[in-house]
Amino acid sequence: MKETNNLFPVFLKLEDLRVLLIGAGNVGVEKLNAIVNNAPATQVLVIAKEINDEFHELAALHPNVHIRQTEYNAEYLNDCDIVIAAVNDIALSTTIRNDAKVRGKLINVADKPYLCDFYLGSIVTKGNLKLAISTNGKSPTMSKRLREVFNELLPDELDDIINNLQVVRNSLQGDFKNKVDELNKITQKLVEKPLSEAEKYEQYWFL
Ligand SMILES: C[C@@]1(CC(=O)O)c2cc3[nH]c(cc4nc(cc5[nH]c(cc(n2)[C@H]1CCC(=O)O)[C@@](C)(CC(=O)O)[C@@H]5CCC(=O)O)C(CC(=O)O)=C4CCC(=O)O)c(CCC(=O)O)c3CC(=O)O
Ligand SMILES: NC(=O)C1=CN([C@@H]2O[C@H](COP(=O)(O)OP(=O)(O)OC[C@H]3O[C@@H](n4cnc5c(N)ncnc54)[C@H](O)[C@@H]3O)[C@@H](O)[C@H]2O)C=CC1
Repeated sequence: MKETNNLFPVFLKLEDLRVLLIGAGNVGVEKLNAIVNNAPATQVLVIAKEINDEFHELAALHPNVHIRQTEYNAEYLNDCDIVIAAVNDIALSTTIRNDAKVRGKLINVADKPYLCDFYLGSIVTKGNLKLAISTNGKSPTMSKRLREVFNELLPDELDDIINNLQVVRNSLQGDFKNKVDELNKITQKLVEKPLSEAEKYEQYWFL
């Protein structure tokens, strides 16, 4: 039987939450990059015994990222909403996971899917548009490749279309059903065949 992906996708307002990142090595850099590329104003507290140079450089660009060079202690979990562990010690990762669960915090543990409450995805961004890709943990490399494919495929102008559609959306009168009908009508071309991709988007450049 075909497997299904039962992960539930959400888009978090991370900038309104507090993240605790434990570990500031290579994987720590990747996780911090994922945070600041998507939600640069997020409050991040970093706990690590050692901080690598790349991590220092990235953190220095983001005043909301605070580093404490110290040993992990469960107390740090009390003042955060979400936890990301990126330490090079499986026993410590398991301890952090358990400490987080006792406190009701959601946690991602780098390299240990079975200790994670959530996974990070590969992200395609075109202004307001954001696609998140998951392979159910099967192949992060495939996620990365698909990100590259969609990044090429989707035109940058999509953001202009979305902004124009918002103007139309805000100007529409009538009840909910009329609005939905009208918005469906003016976006119909996007799903019509056999228009080429270019033709589909062309319809919306100047909406
Ligand atoms: C389950 C998950 C949990 C999580 O980390 O959140 C997870 C787990 C693991 N990753 C591993 C390895 C690699 N991870 C990457 C890259 C990314 N990994 C990301 C997410 C996820 N990785 C979650 C599932 C996502 C999904 O469902 O697809 C991305 C999408 C997002 C991000 O991390 O920000 C980011 C791409 C960002 C981008 O470029 O778009 C590469 C490729 C590279 O770096 O080039 C490699 C090496 C090649 C390979 O193994 O494929 C290993 C084995 C470690 C080992 O072998 O020692 C494990 C552990 C395991 O599988 O057991
Ligand atoms: N480097 C990579 O690209 C990959 C790494 N991994 C795995 O991911 C994990 C992390 O890897 P890296 O980031 O490369 O390791 P790293 O050695 O570069 O960084 C580990 C970080 O954890 C911190 N740390 C360890 N014990 C601590 C403690 N008690 N209190 C506070 N901080 C503590 C260290 O100070 C350091 O900042 C490892 O398990 C590794 O095997 C998996 C795939 C790829």
